[in-house]
Amino acid sequence: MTVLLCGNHLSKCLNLKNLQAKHMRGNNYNCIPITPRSRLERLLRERELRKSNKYFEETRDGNKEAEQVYSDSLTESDSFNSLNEEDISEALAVAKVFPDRSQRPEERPRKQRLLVVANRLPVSAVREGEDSFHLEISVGGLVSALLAFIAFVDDLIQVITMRCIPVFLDEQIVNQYYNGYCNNILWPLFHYLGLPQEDRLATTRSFQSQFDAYKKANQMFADVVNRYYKEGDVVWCHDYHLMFLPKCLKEYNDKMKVGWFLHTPFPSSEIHRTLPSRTELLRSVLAADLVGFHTYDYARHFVSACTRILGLEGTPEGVEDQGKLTRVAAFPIGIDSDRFIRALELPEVQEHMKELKERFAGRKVMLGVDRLDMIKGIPQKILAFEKFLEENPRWRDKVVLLQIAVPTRTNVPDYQKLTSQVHEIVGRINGRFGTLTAVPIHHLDRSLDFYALCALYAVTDVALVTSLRDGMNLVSYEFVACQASKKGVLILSEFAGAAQSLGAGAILVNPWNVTEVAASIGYALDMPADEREKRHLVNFKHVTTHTSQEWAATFVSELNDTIVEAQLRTRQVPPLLPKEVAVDCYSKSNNRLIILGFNATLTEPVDALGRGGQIREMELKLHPNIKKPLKKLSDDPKTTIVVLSGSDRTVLDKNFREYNMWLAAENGMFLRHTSGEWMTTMPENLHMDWVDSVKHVFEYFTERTPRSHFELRETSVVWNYKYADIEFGRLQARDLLQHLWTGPISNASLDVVQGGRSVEVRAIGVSKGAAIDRILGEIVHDKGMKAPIDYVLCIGHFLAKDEDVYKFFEPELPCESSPLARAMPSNSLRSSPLPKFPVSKNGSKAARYKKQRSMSTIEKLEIDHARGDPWIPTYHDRTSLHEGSSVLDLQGDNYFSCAVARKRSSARYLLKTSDDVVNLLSNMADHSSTRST
Ligand SMILES: O=P(O)(O)OC[C@H]1O[C@H](O[C@H]2O[C@H](CO)[C@@H](O)[C@H](O)[C@H]2O)[C@H](O)[C@@H](O)[C@@H]1O
Ligand SMILES: O=c1ccn([C@@H]2O[C@H](COP(=O)(O)OP(=O)(O)O)[C@@H](O)[C@H]2O)c(=O)[nH]1
Repeated sequence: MTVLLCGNHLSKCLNLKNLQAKHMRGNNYNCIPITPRSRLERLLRERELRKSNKYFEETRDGNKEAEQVYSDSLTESDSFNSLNEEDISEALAVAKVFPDRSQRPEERPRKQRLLVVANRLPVSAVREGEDSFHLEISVGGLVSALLAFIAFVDDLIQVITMRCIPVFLDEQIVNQYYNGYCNNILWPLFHYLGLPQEDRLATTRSFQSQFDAYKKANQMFADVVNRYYKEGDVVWCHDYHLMFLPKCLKEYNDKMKVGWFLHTPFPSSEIHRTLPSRTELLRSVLAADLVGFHTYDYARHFVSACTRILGLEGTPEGVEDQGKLTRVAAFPIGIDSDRFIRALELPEVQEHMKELKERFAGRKVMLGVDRLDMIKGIPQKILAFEKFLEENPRWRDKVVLLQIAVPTRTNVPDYQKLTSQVHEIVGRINGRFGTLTAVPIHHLDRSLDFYALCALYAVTDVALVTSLRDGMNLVSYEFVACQASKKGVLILSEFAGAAQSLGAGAILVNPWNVTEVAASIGYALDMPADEREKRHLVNFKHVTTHTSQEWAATFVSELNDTIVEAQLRTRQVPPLLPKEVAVDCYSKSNNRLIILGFNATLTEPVDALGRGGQIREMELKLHPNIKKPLKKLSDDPKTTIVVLSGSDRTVLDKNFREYNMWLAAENGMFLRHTSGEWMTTMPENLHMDWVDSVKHVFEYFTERTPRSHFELRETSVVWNYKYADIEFGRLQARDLLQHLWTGPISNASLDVVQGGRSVEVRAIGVSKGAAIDRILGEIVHDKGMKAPIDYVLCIGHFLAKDEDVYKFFEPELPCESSPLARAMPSNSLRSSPLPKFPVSKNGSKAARYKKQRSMSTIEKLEIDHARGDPWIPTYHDRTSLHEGSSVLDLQGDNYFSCAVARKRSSARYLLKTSDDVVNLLSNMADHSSTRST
């Protein structure tokens, strides 16, 4: 493998930005013999396979069998035939993660490589002289996690180096991207410290240039990944530094498997929404296939930000945008616990431990290990210790606090201020409680090497983690791993992600409550041995089972599965409308029927969150570009257009009066040709006696749900909460539905229809599909049609209930009785009982047109409806052109049903937006001739 670490170009270790690439092989989920049915089944099986073998231990013990299995697999691939020693180590590292020894070599899947992309390389180049560097392992939680992949290899630095590809950023970009946007904007914001206050316009400008640098740096990372990427690779992006990366990668190749993991907290959407670039960042992350967080809380906040800020749909699986699901889940990180446990046996560590024990003999040791960062709550910790000493004089010469404060982000002014602040507090407390020979606080502004750190963890009595916010906090895990013999106490901030996993054994504290922390110190120091043991054991078990290897394996396995799941989902999603075919068929046909919805089909596009203004948007307006094509199409004598909408008559009158077309209002319950009068297609006994009670309920919910509204139509009542707070709206809708289904009006003859952000109550049997047969009957009759309809295009953004209109024309569907006929007794129609048509072989309602009575024998029944509107009989009453010939002759393919802006639909095809509808109709209009007068 090529080594691309170009040390000569690095000025200091912090400027070294990275991309770590590793080969990962043997992902065996592809070859599971039994095909699991669901995502969970697949993941459980994958986990079982991982757990059922003892690969981790075997590899570590140098078990030759493990090596043999892997060397078998190495010979399988030509691309790895000439592996050198490093490649084999690498292969073993991968075998640790995805072994499946039950598979024969020929069954094993193609090897999969994992490209890990992170801001910081696990090694830093430290300048020694003008032209010389030496390499050191970097410090930080992310580095610790990545090290676990290859921790069993002897020469860590060498192996890491062989797998590292640096990304070179110039100093100015680093300053703007890393010190500026990452550490001055995103880091404090994600840790609830807010955005920097702007006092000059220059700050705003620098914010913009930092954001630009951030995007540029992310693109530079993407360019390097793209250079190394091979088909089938998995790319795992890490942390807030690289939120733009998933988008850049997918733009380059949308087949790339991309995961993104955040190591920090993701704050409440209320915090995230203050960020000027909030939308762009969320959208870029959503380009990934899988998005992971340490805790369920962070994942929940992220989904909530996507629903509230982007207006997307949050589901238990993740975030959906136009049918594309980005899976969002929690993957709590762990540590390579064995590495720590084994280290304690090493002579170097034993030596350190001996020294420490001697040095602090007779005193209890308390320990803090943190980067010197605002989020770690170091001043709060020291102040709590001061309070403890103040209140407990007997402990003053019996306890010592060792605080390791690793310098970090030293170029950022706030970090420089923090350093001085901490020094000042430590100095004051040591001055106050110190003696000539001893001080209560030993504060170190530097990092320790691994052995020294392990020794410190092992001799500690009480570890004190007081983070104000912390993604996870690996120090707490490491402390537990090293305490097998001492069984010390962990005091842990409830604001660290680790509180969720180690909360059972730790003493949880609110670091802002100095009194509580001081009291907890006292409790921990005096804790009886049996309680210490119990607490320790439960945490030790967690730390040794939830390792970083498990974390990485689970993430990669879920990422692979997300792709499988997406492919399965895609199969269920109708394809996009083949516009050219639809237009071509249109141009070749002679008697066309076009059925169009109104809302979100022919209207101008609106912001999903209603930011265009509720008042403006609530009044539906035709898409400005639809008018011309609509006019031309509706004037074509070979084309009949029906606008089939839930809106009431006045809305349709207002928008379509100038066209030569049919208008079907209130889901087809009213019908008119624009040149004629409204008539009703309503069944005679449509019960509307429930309206007052429902109106009463809707008023109640409208009053209690700000920015919701309801609309009273003649055959339905609609409560809409599109503009309300999304989560509150959903809760209210749930309550409302509950009431409608089970409350006093549950026995009324009504249908409750749930929309995306609406609840609609209709008289039973009202649906677009139920109305279409009457509408069709009327049109055929009115036009005196002689030739069959040979082309049907039906486009709408319909509720699931109204999608029955798509099915109406579908020749493949099994025989169904008319929904209308199902919904009401047939003798309620004012016409004669439904005639019994012979059902064709494929049996759909439309197919039943094939043998029907002569229309000429049917009189147009204009019976006064209760409301005074003329009433139209169903197509059953007027269904064929003349004896033996059918009204519809679609020849299978001349039918195009199409749902707009829906991800799931019973339509044959999808269109993304009303802009696409405009585009389609414009193309059709180009093939239309104008009515000769
Ligand atoms: O590289 P730096 O900018 O100096 O920062 C060091 C690391 O800080 C953050 O660590 C987080 O990741 C840990 C592991 O998941 C987690 O335990 C901890 O709570 C987080 O703060 C940062 O996110 C990393 O990228 C940096 O390497
Ligand atoms: O002198 C030190 C102090 C800390 N660490 C490591 O730094 C990491 C800190 O990770 P944590 O998740 O606690 O916080 P972060 O610094 O990533 O925010 C841990 O793995 C420590 O072992 C280290 O290597 N040397």
